[in-house]
Amino acid sequence: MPNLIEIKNLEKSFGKNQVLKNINEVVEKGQVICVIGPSGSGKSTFLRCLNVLEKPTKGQVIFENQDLTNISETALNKLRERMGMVFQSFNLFPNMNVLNNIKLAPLKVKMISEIETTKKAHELLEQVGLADKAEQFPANLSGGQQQRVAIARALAMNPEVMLFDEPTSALDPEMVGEVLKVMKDLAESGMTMIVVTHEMGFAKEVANQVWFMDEGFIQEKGSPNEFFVNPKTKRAKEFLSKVL
Ligand SMILES: Nc1ncnc2c1ncn2[C@@H]1O[C@H](COP(=O)(O)OP(=O)(O)OP(=O)(O)O)[C@@H](O)[C@H]1O
Repeated sequence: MPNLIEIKNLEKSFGKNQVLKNINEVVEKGQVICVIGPSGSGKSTFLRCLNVLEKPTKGQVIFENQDLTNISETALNKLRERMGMVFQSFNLFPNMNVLNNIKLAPLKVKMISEIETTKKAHELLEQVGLADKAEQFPANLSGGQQQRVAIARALAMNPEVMLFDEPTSALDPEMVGEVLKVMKDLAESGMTMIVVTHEMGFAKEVANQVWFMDEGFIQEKGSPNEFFVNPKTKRAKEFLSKVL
């Protein structure tokens, strides 16, 4: 499979706190990568460096043959449209109904006509199981439903890759499953996904690679079978003994 993202010598510091330390990795098209690891190990910072929401202190992120750390703001924004992102908090616009939340970004960049945008938004709502909620406002939806709208909104830009930053961490337990189901379906449809998660069940079942991050490095990576059944490093073993 072709490389979609190349991460070269990536480092990130906040003041004296070096959070990411010389990360070199490749994301191939169609991969579903779950990034797991202890709290504070740098997982979210790593994900945010991939679309340069956090500017790396050093190194390169190559996406579509361009180094995102070294291009104009306009070029970066254009490429960011190709990287959908879903956060822990859903960040929907409260004063817009669900349909308009989904249509907003594609209409802004004039990607396709209003009619086509509306059609696509309805299709996406169908895909995330919310076909009947188009006219609702976010406040009338549950957290799980809002997060599914946020996923549909990210998909509306036809991204090449989807980045998920702990998408179920802010949800009540009974709503986690419905969001993970939508993500699983998306993975099965062939979408390239990088998912920072504490949901080990999801990582086991859906990921084709698990990246174990600890102290700012990807310390270990492998298929879920390799990693969960036979972790190699002491730190991974310790981590798994606490979370499984
Ligand atoms: N904007 C920031 N300014 C300063 N320090 C930050 C900032 N963002 C993250 N950090 C620090 O970077 C380190 C890694 O944080 P990060 O959120 O990436 O970890 P994480 O592995 O995602 O943790 P968790 O699983 O708890 O979400 C922490 O020490 C955190 O305090």
